[in-house]
Amino acid sequence: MSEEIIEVSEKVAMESGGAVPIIITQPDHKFELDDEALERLLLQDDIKDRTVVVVSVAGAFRKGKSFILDFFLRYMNFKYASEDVIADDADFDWMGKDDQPLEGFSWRGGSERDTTGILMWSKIFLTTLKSGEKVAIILLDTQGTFDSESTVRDCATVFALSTMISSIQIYNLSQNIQEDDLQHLQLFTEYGRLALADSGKKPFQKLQFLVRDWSFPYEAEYGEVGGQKILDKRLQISKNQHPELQSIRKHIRSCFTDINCFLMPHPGLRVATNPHFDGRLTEIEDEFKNCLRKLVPLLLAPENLIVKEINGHKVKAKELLQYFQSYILVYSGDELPEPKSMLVATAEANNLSAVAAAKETYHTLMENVCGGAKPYLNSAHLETEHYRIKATAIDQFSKKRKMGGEEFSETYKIKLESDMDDLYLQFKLHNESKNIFKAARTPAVFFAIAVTFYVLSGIFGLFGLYTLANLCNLIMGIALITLITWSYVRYSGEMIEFGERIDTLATLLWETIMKPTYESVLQKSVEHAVVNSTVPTLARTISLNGKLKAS
Ligand SMILES: Nc1nc2c(ncn2[C@@H]2O[C@H](COP(=O)(O)OP(=O)(O)OP(=O)(O)O)[C@@H](O)[C@H]2O)c(=O)[nH]1
Ligand SMILES: [Mg+2]
Repeated sequence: MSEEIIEVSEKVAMESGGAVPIIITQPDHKFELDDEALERLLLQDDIKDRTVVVVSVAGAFRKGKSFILDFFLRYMNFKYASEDVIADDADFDWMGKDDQPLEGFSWRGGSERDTTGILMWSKIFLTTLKSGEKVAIILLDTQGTFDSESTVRDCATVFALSTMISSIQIYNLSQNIQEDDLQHLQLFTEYGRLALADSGKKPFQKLQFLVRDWSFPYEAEYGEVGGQKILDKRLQISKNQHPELQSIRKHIRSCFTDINCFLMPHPGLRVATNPHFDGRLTEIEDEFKNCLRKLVPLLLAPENLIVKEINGHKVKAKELLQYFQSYILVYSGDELPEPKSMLVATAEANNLSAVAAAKETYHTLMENVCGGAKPYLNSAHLETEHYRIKATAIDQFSKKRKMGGEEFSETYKIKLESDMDDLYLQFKLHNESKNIFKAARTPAVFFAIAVTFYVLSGIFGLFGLYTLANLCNLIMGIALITLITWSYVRYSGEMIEFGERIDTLATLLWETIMKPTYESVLQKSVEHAVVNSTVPTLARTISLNGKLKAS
């Protein structure tokens, strides 16, 4: 399609309304923001300077999110057709004609996911609140969580983004509020909170639990009051509760300024199971429609609208664009930790704790062999001990029960081995430092230089070569000053870098000049001694042989 055609069709969609993908899921599980589409929507002249009310619906896939949003749209089109607010008594008509198919955000029956990414309704509704504040109302539909094509990270990103952007987040659930629903909410909101700068305030505004197909009206009646009853029970924190359960509830309460719940009845079997159902009101149970008439104004009537605030600052449409851009940047970078499935996260924790325990064993056993108070150990002996103790630690790691299986723990085993090798290097260095001969190398080198050049200066002086004698004296002086400086650094603990340089220089002098000289002198004297001791013996052997032959 040419760009011109796209623009014309988008213009038409903007007037009558259409779903515009603003966050798009890529096949490689990355999310892309459609800046241009978002700019076209949010930077319209009569919208960009208005504060925004953002309503989003999120939750598991295939649970009627888009379907209910389309009823929200009917209400919006009716109530906010013009800026003048319609009187409340006329509200009863907003649901439309009985045989009118339900249109708007794409919805359908079946078991496969429908909505992907995040969609914004192109028609942004305008109204003026009682306070005189001019607002723009935005509706968002989101990709359902836990479909078989999305990773935990994908689900968390969509949920977190929609929670961060919206002022009213509707958490759409099926049948009940279960503990795993709360756990997922905790995970996703934490993922959202991580991406925000900590302001010390509650980061998000209204959370509306929406329980679909509630089947126990005899326990808690449909609607807001029953919802509140169930919500109070589910989010109750009591003294005897397990700390884990308490922490989930505290977390959720700490994230939202306002939390409500609404119980919806089942819409009838035709809605749930008929593949040809097109959303017409005649096929929906009356109970469901009655509840819809209560739910929708509860969220979207002018007096119930909540203006989006971030850090206590009311957000304008043009600013919302910037927030989208900066949030998507955070989620597409690698700053944030990766949310994992429960099994992977537990397996990781198991393996990490097994690595830590094995490392601790290695450390303790090595300390017993060559720790601080132990004397210097021969390098070869230390290495043997390292291999023995390393094998013990790896054996301990392998025997520990861990979730995730052999293959999963292999990477942790490799990490453990490399960590132990690093620790060994430290133990080795520490052991070396206990070798008093190596520790005394620097003073010995400079002392030897000073003595040698002292003797040389005496000899040159004896032969009247005063220039050379003075040069030798100078070198002796420098060696002595270096020796004194080194002693000062070692004693005072100051100028450590300078001390290290002197050590390096001493090692260099020892390795390149003194050691080779010493070794060659040693070799020559040994050769000399061998020759001296073998020549008389050889002569004696030859003469003895001669005598034997003669006889
Ligand atoms: N049982 C039941 N089914 C519903 C309800 N509301 C809508 N449905 C049906 O659920 C099916 C899915 O509706 P959608 O609105 O497409 O669901 P969704 O949550 O948007 O699904 P995804 O976009 O795939 O995440 C449709 O066949 C609807 O007729 C409800 O309250 N209860
Ligand atoms: Mg949908």
